[in-house]
Formats: sequence, structure tokens, C-alpha cells
Amino acid sequence: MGGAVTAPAVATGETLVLAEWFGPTFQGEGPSAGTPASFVRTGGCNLGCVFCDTPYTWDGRRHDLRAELRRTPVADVVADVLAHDTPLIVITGGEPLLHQGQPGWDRLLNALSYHGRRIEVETNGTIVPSSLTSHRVAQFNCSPKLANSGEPTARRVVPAALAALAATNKAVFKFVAATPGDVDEAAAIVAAHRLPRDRVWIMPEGTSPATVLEASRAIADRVVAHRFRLTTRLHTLIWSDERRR
Ligand SMILES: Nc1nc2[nH]cc(C(=O)O)c2c(=O)[nH]1
Ligand code: SF4
Ligand SMILES: [Mg+2]
Repeated sequence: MGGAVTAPAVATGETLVLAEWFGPTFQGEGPSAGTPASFVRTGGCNLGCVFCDTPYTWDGRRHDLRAELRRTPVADVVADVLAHDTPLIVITGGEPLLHQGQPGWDRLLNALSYHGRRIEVETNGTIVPSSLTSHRVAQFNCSPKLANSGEPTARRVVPAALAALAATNKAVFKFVAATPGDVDEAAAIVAAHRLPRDRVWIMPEGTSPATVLEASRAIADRVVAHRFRLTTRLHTLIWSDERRR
């Protein structure tokens, strides 16, 4: 037990390093696309994909992370997103599961579910979810990265994490693809890790309406051929790469 010098948990614990939180908007990607949603975007990522659309959450070479990221009281974030009055809160990043184990993470999930919000977590599928995370999260939108990310296989495909996510029965698997070959590569990962095929979504790469449409046209036939599901990026079609949309 701590002695008299131990600070009470509330003084130090219930914060998270965040890039931004925003809403109301729509969930733009995956099975819940079109659902009114608010977003909490955490700081930091354990990967560095070449196509990343949020490098300001992790890339200190291109961005001033001391300006972009802030240690934020979770109570402030919860009050703001509840006021947006959306049924869905999407926690994204960066890689949000890096924040597991911090008191602020548990507090965020507990508070949002106490208030009846559906919680989705966008994750790159390389980190095992904790039992509290698995309990509170309604859906993991798990996006294993392909070779087109520029990351080596051993960093981007972590079998134990994929297995743990699949075992929650709350994961959908969303692969970012620009070419038919990317879709085949996704299919190989699905087969190798026995991911549930009826929960696989392919999403076009792109940060503008033109590039999202171009990628969609390039991959559509191959997505059908594999009998996978296709999602678009609604927010990108509408708002391009505007932040906080
Ligand atoms: N509208 C909207 N939907 C999203 N779905 C996943 C997002 C993300 O950045 O992870 C995202 C985002 O940034 N905006
Ligand atoms: S895993 Fe996601 S947030 Fe991290 S670098 Fe890749 S695309 Fe960006
Ligand atoms: Mg985004």
C-alpha cells in the first residue's frame, strides 16, 4: 500500500494523450458507416504506414507533436462528446489500444458505456485487447496493414493479437486496398489467420473523393470475386481530408 506521499489517483490518473475529439459527424468507414458519431483521437502509433491519413498523431519528423498532442482530462472529453448527443463514439488514433492500462482509458470506456453510448475502436490489429476493453467495446474495427503500408510483415501482422481480436466475436476486419493485388493479399491474411470471412471489409485507399473512387473502381471486381464486403470512406467523399470530420 502507498504511504502518505502517494497522490490520490484522481490527481494524476484520469487523463489520456489525445490529438483531438470532435463531432457530431458520421462514422465514415466500415459496417456502421452513416451512423451519427463522435470521435476521440488518441496520440501515438506503433506503426508508421506510408499512406497514413493522421500522421500528426505520431510522426514527429513531419509534425510538432508537442503542439498536436495534449494530455487531456478524460472528464472534459466525456462531457463534450456526450453533449454531441450521438449514439456512437469512435475511439481512433493513431493506435488507441496503446493507451490500455492507463486509468484514463478505463475511465473513458466506463463513462461512455455508463451513458449508453456504443463504443467502436479503430485498431491496427497488433495489440491484444484487455478484458475491460473487450467488455466495454461493442465493435473493434480492426485494420491489419498490407505490404502497401511500407511496414515489415513482422511488425504489421501479429498473430496473437489477430487471434485475440477474433476471439472477442466483436471484431470486423477492414483492409485498406488500392489494387486487386492488395485484395488478394488481404485474402491470404484472412486464410492464414482463419479470420471470419463474413466479417471482412475491403476499403479503398484515398484521402480525396477522386482517389477513393479510383481505388474503389480498381478493387471492386476482386472484392466481389472473394465475396468480401466493400466499404467506402463517406467522410472522405464528402469532406476530403479535412480534419475533425
Ligand atoms: N467521419 C469519420 N469516420 C471515420 N472512421 C474512422 C476514422 C478514423 O480516422 O479512424 C474516421 C474519421 O476520421 N472520420
Ligand atoms: S496504423 Fe493507422 S494510425 Fe498507425 S500509421 Fe498506420 S494508418 Fe496511421
Ligand atoms: Mg480518418
